Parts: sequence; structure tokens; C-alpha cells
Amino acid sequence: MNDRPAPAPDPADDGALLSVRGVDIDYRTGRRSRVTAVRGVGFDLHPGQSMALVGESGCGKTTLGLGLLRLLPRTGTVSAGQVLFRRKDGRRVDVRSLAKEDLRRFRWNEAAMVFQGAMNAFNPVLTVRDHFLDTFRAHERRGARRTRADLIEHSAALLELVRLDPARVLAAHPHELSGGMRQRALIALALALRPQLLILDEPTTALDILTQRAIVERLTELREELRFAMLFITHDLGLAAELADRVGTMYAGRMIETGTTRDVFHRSRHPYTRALINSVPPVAGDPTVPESLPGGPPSLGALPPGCSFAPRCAHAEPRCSRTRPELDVLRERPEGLSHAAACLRAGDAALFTEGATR
Ligand SMILES: Nc1ncnc2c1ncn2[C@@H]1O[C@H](COP(=O)(O)OP(=O)(O)OP(=O)(O)O)[C@@H](O)[C@H]1O
Repeated sequence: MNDRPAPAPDPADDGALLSVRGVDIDYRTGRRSRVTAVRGVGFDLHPGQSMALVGESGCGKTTLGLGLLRLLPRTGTVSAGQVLFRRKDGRRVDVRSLAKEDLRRFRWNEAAMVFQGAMNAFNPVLTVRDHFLDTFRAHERRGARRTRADLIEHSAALLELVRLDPARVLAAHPHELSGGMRQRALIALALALRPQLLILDEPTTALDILTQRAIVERLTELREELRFAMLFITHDLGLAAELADRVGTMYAGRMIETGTTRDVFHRSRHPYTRALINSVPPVAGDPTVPESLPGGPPSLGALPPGCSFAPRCAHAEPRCSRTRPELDVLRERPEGLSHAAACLRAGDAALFTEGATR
């Protein structure tokens, strides 16, 4: 009777690739001061899903992306919660508890991040070929060393995936490529070890519209071919609508609405998401004048009590300044696709009649 029982199947494990639970992320801002840039964030991402994180500057999107892969600057820490990730061997691990060597293997192999501004991600003195070779070599298993010719061939195939000419690009230094080519090369590099999750932070900002379009189209095709999941940080709601199956809106460090792209963009139940959508200039020919979103997000060090958005919200009631709304599920769906909103008035049908957002 001393035998230990076999571990019970985890009832909370419904096959998600990434399960983020109650995550807080702090930055140290002085000897005794810190700010909490991400608060109580939780969501599930299933294999192959694509989720866009939207919200104004400073709402914590980048901090969350960096925190998930433990890429925060020295002053930043994930101070609470769990980041459960299903590795390629099927085991679920908490990324927060990975030892250094394991974390090194986890990044690139299982999850990779493409930052805004590809120039900073490349070492200017190395050629693109060197970057690929270094990445492959750093992750080679002992006894499974591949030849240089084999690795170069593999790199060329990856560059072709993102529609770059390997003959030209492999030998080039980063500054010899256009912004769009660098961004594509970085995406190819991020996909080199076949990660299951790709986190992209504003990957097409600062590129011209045609280049943006080409990269977005290619990413959509690649996701279908290679079946990786994607977490996509963007200010561009049009891009989010195109690339994502689901959307999470962030405000003052919290996720305040989440659901399918249709839920969030067409049936939003949070006045902030609605204001964000309505502040986008209308498409050509749409006579509606965009509503502006006055003011800015509150300072993280001085969050108002109650709902953080209440001071800017056209629909706020007195209770909104007293009670902080939870992210309540409005419509249950499997695979993390439930529609949820953190607004005390989310159930107020008159406020959110369908079609009120463009
Ligand atoms: N190294 C840091 N030290 C202290 N505070 C920081 C640091 N980096 C970010 N912050 C703060 O954390 C908050 C969230 O910033 P973050 O960059 O994650 O927002 P974001 O939504 O990604 O904005 P953007 O869209 O402009 O990238 C901001 O208030 C920012 O000032």
C-alpha cells in the first residue's frame, strides 16, 4: 500500500500549447520601487492558433511577450503566476522554473520571438549565413553534428520559405538588406528550429504597405504549412484582424477582453476595445468620422481604484470607479476561444448592440 499512485491526469490540461495563469510582471524602477507592468494575465493558446495582442502603447503587450520567454531586461521579473508550455516531447513545463541550460534549449527550439526593428536583432558584423550557422550549431545535440554544407542548404531552404533569394542574402551583412528583407530573414531564422510558438512584436511596423502585406500573407501561408502557434503584438488592428484567429485587448497591464477575432472586432463587450476600433481611420469610402480616444492610459504607479479605464470611459457609472471588474466569460467556447470581458456593464445589451463597432 506504500506504492505511490500514478499521477492523476491534470483536469485543467485540455491540450493547450501555452497556458498562462495569473501572470504578474514587475520592473524595478529604483532601489526600493517597482511598477507592475502586467497584472493577473491568463489565457490559453492551442497548437496552431494565432492570437493578436492589441492596445495602446504602454499597456504591457511587449512586457508580456518578453516575460513568456523569460527575455525581460534585468530589471524585469515575472513575479507571480505560471507559464505552462507543452514541449515537443509532450511534457508540460512551467517556463518560470526552467534551469538556464533548459531555457536555452527551449528558446528557438520550442518558442522564438521576432522583435520590432530587425536591425537590432542581427549582429552587424556577421553575415546572414553566420547567423543561421550560429543558431543551428548552438542547438545541435551532441553526436549529431551536421556538415556545414548541409546547414547552408537548410538555411537556403528557410530563406526560400520567406521568398528571399539565398544566393544574394546568405552572403550579405544585415545593413546590405532592405528593412523588409531583414524582417523576412529574421522570421526565417526564428523558424529554423521549427518552434511550436512564434511571438512577433510589431514585425511589420516601419515597413511600407506593400512589404507589410507580402510579409503578412507569407506568415499566414507558413502557419498553415508548418502549424506553429503565433502570438502577435500589434497596434495595427487591420493586421490583427487578418492574421489572428483570436484577439486579446490589453489595458494598463491587464487583459480586459479576449475572444475570437469576430467577437472582439464585431461583438466587442468592452468600451475600451470599442473605442480602440473606432479610433482607427475608416477605410476609404466609409463616411463615418473616426471617434478619437481622448487622454491616455493611467500611470502604472497610480492606477485608479476600480476599473482602470473608467476615467476615460464614456459609459462609466459611479460603481466603475469603486469595483474592479473581473474578466468574465460571456460566451463559453473550447480551446481558449471563449469571449470574455472585464467590464461591469458587459451584460448591458443596450450599450453593446451588435454592429455598434465598424
Ligand atoms: N525596463 C523597464 N523599466 C521600467 N518600466 C518599464 C520598462 N519597460 C517597460 N516599462 C513600462 O511597462 C509598461 C508596459 O510597457 P510595454 O512596452 O510592455 O507596453 P506595450 O503595450 O508593449 O507598448 P508598445 O506598444 O509601445 O510597445 C509601460 O508603462 C512601460 O513604461
